[in-house]
Amino acid sequence: MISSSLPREDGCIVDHIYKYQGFWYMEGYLDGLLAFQKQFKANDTDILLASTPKSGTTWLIALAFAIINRQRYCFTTSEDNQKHPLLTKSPHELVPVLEDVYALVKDDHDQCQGTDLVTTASNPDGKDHFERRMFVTHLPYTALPESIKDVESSKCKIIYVCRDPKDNLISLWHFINRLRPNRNLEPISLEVLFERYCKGIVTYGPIWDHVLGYWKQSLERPEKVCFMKYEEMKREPKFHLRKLAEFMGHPFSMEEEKRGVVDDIVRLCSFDNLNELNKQGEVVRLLSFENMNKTRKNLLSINKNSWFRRGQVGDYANYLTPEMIECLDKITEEKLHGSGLQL
Ligand SMILES: Nc1ncnc2c1ncn2[C@@H]1O[C@H](COP(=O)(O)OS(=O)(=O)O)[C@@H](OP(=O)(O)O)[C@H]1O
Repeated sequence: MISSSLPREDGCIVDHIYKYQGFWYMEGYLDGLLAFQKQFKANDTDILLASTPKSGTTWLIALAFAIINRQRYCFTTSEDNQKHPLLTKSPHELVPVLEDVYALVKDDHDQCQGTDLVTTASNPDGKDHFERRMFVTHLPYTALPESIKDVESSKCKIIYVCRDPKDNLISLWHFINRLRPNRNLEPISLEVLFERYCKGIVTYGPIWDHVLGYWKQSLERPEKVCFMKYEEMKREPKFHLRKLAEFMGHPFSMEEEKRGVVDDIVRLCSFDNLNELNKQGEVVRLLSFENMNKTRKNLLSINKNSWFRRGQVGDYANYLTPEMIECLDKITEEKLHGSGLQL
């Protein structure tokens, strides 16, 4: 385990998080990260959906899944079409998180195991579920394997979504407090999380560095990295759906436009619809291992409805004091200064 030599802080929903190469990670994912960096072989057709937690990941997964699989599934339940997986499954059950997958690799030299796990994870029910391999990650750009980043060897595409840090913090705070009771922990106060967030000490933080990593790549290689903002997606969902489809190489045809496919996908993936569809059920996630040979897992059950709360822009105003708002805006301004990016 590499964690023993790294800076360590309280993890909010895990015992500890560790700072590695500038970012904070949950323990269970650290060894997985090394295996992932060494072993992952990207295919040219792969799509990687990237974000910091609580920035619109769930929405992005649903939209991207609906785009690439739209010939295969219809959007409403009808007898002559296969039922759309989003009508019965959480978006998080349809697209694997790469850190989750690689955390299960027992030995970071065991190439076969990593490859097998990725193949299984991208085809969950063994029925050739996906049109293309698609993965989710919260890893910062710098931590991605060369096989994904290298333009010469891989044409795989990355779609990144980010969000106003103020709403991101509030969303994170609610999410953490929904999960803490599952681990017999008291709720964490907004004041405490605010302090940590500003210092960058949250899982995958500092979020500004995370966002900037992908932003710079999207400027340098727009054909490889598509940079999206939650707020802009909320404002113009159809425009951004078309942009996504175009970027992924699956643009909507005139005929599809006429048939209202764009509207159908926006509706299927809307907050209200997914929120209604995901009222019940759980998804189990790995938190860490209890022993060195990774046979005893420390798991966390996440209610599917934990990924849906309000889905609005500006909800932070209901929670943050004017001083907190000013402080966060100042950090954001300083961090992003000169980058051309505004959040
Ligand atoms: N379909 C759709 N449309 C718009 N907004 C949505 C959607 N699905 C989830 N959400 C809102 O996104 C927030 C959760 O962020 P993530 O999906 O990134 O969470 S996670 O990282 O996957 O755990 C969380 O935001 P808040 O409501 O502000 O907490 C969710 O409500």
